[in-house]
Amino acid sequence: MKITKLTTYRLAPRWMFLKIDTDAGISGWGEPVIEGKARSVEAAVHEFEPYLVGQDPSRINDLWQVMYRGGFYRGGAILMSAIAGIDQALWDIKGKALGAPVHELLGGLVRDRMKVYSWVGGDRPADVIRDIRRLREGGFDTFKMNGTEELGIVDSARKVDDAVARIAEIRAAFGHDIEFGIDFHGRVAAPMAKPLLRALEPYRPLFVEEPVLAEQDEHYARLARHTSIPLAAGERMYSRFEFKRVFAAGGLAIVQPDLSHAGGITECVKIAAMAEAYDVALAPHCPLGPIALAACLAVDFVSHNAVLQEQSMGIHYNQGGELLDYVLNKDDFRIEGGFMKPLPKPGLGVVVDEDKVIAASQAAPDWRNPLWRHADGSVAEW
Ligand SMILES: O=C(O)C(=O)C[C@@H](O)[C@H](O)CO
Ligand SMILES: [Mg+2]
Repeated sequence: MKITKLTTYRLAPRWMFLKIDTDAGISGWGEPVIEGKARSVEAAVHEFEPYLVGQDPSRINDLWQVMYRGGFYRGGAILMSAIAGIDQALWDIKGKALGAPVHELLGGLVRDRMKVYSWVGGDRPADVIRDIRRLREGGFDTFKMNGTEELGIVDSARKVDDAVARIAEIRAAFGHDIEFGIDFHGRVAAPMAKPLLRALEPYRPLFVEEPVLAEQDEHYARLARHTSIPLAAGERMYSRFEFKRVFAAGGLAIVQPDLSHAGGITECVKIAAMAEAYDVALAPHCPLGPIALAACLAVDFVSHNAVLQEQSMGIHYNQGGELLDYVLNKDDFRIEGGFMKPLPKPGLGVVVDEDKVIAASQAAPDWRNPLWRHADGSVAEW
C-alpha cells in the first residue's frame, strides 16, 4: 500500500481535518490543528507531503521518526500538531486495512468504559451553576471550569476571594455530588498560584489545571509541596521530551497531553507509559473535534492510568459547529452516565461525513482566541 494524497479541510468551529488517501482505496482521517493557528499547521502538514506520498502507511513508527528527526528542527506546537494529525490518520488507515479498532492494535482494552467530563461556564466562569444543572440531567457528574478571569502577576486578595467565592457557591449548591477540575488556563502567574491554591483547598477540587504556564513548569513541584490539590498540566507540552523533565521533577498528579498537539497516538502512548511509571494519572486534553476525541479514546482504553477524558460537546468554543456535526456514526459516541464505550469500528472508529466536511471547508472560519488586556493596557493571559 502507498500513500497517494494528503487533503486538509479547515472547518467550523475551529478545527482542521486531514484525509490521507492510499492506492488501496483505504483513507485515514486525522485532526492536526493548533487552535488559532490552523493555517500554520496546514502548511506544516503539506510540507511533509512530498516525503509522505509514495511511502508505505503501515510503517507508522518510521514515518513518525522521519517527520520528527528528519527535518533537523523539531518539537513545538505547530510541527508536533502536524505530526499528530498525520499519525492519527496513519493509525486510522492501519486499523481499516486490518479490520480492527486502533485500541485492539495497541494491545486491547484495559477497561470497558471511559469517564468523561464536560466544560461549564465558558471563558468567564459566571454561568457555571446553570451549566452544571443542565449537564447533570444528561448524566454528567464531573466538570471543568475556568478558575479566574484576568489576573495580574501579583493581584489583590479581592480577586482571589472572587475566584474562590464561585467555587464555594458550587460546593454549596451541589456538595460532593459532583466533582470538578479548575483550569487556571495559564492566567495565574507563579506569585498568585500559591495563595489561590491555598484558598481553594477547603473546596477540594478534583484537580487544578495549568496552575502556572507550561514554560514555568519548574513551579509544579514547588506548588505541590504547598497544596493537597492534585495539579494537572500538559495541553501545551508537545512531546515526551518535554514531559520527561516534569516527571523527573515531580509535582504533577495528572498529565493532559493533547492527542492533536503532542505528536499523536504514537507519541501519547509513550507519554502515558512514562506517566504510569511515575504513578501519574492520564487525562488527555481534548477541546477539539471527533477525530481528536477518537484518538484520545484509543489511548485511554489501553492505558491503565487513564482516569478522565475531556470532550467538547457544548464547549464554549464550539460556535458554528458541534462535536458530532461531521460524524455519521453518532451513536458510537453516545455518553451514558458520564462514560463512553470504546469506538467499535476499524481504525479510529469515526465515520466522517466527507460531503459535509467538504461543504463546511468552503466557509472555514479563521478562529482566533481573544486578546485580553489588563486595566493598565498590558497583555493579559487569556
Ligand atoms: O480545554 C482546555 O483545557 C483548555 O484549556 C481550552 C484551551 O486549550 C483552548 O482550546 C485554547 O484555544
Ligand atoms: Mg486547559
